Amino acid sequence: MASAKEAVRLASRLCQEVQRQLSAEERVDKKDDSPVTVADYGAQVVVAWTLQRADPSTRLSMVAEEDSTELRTPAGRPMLDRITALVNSVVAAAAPGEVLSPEQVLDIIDLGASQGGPSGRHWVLDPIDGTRGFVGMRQYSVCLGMLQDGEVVLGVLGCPNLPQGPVGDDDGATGSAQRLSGDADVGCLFFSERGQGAWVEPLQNAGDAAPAQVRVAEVTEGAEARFMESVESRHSSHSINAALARELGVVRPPLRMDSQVKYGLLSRGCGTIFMRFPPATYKEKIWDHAAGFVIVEEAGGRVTDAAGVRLDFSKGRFLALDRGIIAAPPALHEKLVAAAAKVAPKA
Ligand SMILES: Nc1ncnc2c1ncn2[C@@H]1O[C@H](COP(=O)(O)O)[C@@H](OP(=O)(O)O)[C@H]1O
Ligand SMILES: [Mg+2]
Ligand SMILES: [Mg+2]
Ligand SMILES: [Mg+2]
Repeated sequence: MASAKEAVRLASRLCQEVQRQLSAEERVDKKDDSPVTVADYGAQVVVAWTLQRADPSTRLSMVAEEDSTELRTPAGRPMLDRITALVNSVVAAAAPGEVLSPEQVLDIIDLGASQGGPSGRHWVLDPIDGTRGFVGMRQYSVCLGMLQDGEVVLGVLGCPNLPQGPVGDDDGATGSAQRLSGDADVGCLFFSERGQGAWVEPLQNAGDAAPAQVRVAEVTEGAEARFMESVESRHSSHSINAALARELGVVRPPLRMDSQVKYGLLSRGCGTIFMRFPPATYKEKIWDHAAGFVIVEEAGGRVTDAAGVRLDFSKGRFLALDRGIIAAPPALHEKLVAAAAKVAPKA
């Protein structure tokens, strides 16, 4: 756990540095039309490097989002050089004297090409979840999980722009990053090991405050619930979520946040429901959910597909899901699954 937390802390620091000085050249659009920045690659390298260094005798098996294909082309070279410089600024602080070459950076990125599966130990990494939020100066998170024989047994979520205290309806909006980042009470690190509960501490300056155990809210009625969803409606249908919320009698407006910060907020009772209904053709990836999944379960919540079946991370890089994802405290979760059967039935 110590090296996983250290890895996420270091990667989060790199991301914060980049978000502060983000420029258009540092972003490319991938084949699926989603953006990727120097910070996505850089954070992936920093996490893999930190974990491999903590356990040099075993070759790391990691299921991670990014790969080096674009960076190995001539057009990708300037971006590779920028990533290498960024990574070395973090590496120099953690291991004085050590310097990575661009070729080493490429090879470390490709440590993330594991297929995962039902046996053995595999790290699961989303170096920046919510890249659209990251470039839009909103919320994002660095998400690291670990699979042991197909079960998520550890999760760490670094949330650099998330307030440690109450979260307002506009804390996920465009520009929230400028407003929030740098404040001493902003930046959260959620972590959990299976069977050990879920915890949160400040992302930076750990040691200033002891970790606090978190629990999902004890809410049983929709009227008291606050539901969370993606900012991007192309990632998750706002209208299905609104219909389900109506069915449950939810009155508060949705809290829109990018990334797995939504799982973190659910685990600490700041939001009560998280729903995600992607387009029917979209296949969810395990790195978008692994860390948040174990944190919410260990905080007493349930995370399932729309039919109420617990998420299964043992099937490789993707999740096989019925319609979407519903996460909530048990009593509300049961009501939401019933509402989904009515409002968003299986096609
Ligand atoms: N068309 C789509 N439908 C559903 N999810 C999508 C999508 N395109 C991208 N995503 C995923 O949605 C994630 C962000 O979720 P959220 O909306 O909760 O912030 C992205 O993670 P990355 O930002 O790591 O690529 C990406 O994996
Ligand atoms: Mg992405
Ligand atoms: Mg993601
Ligand atoms: Mg990502």
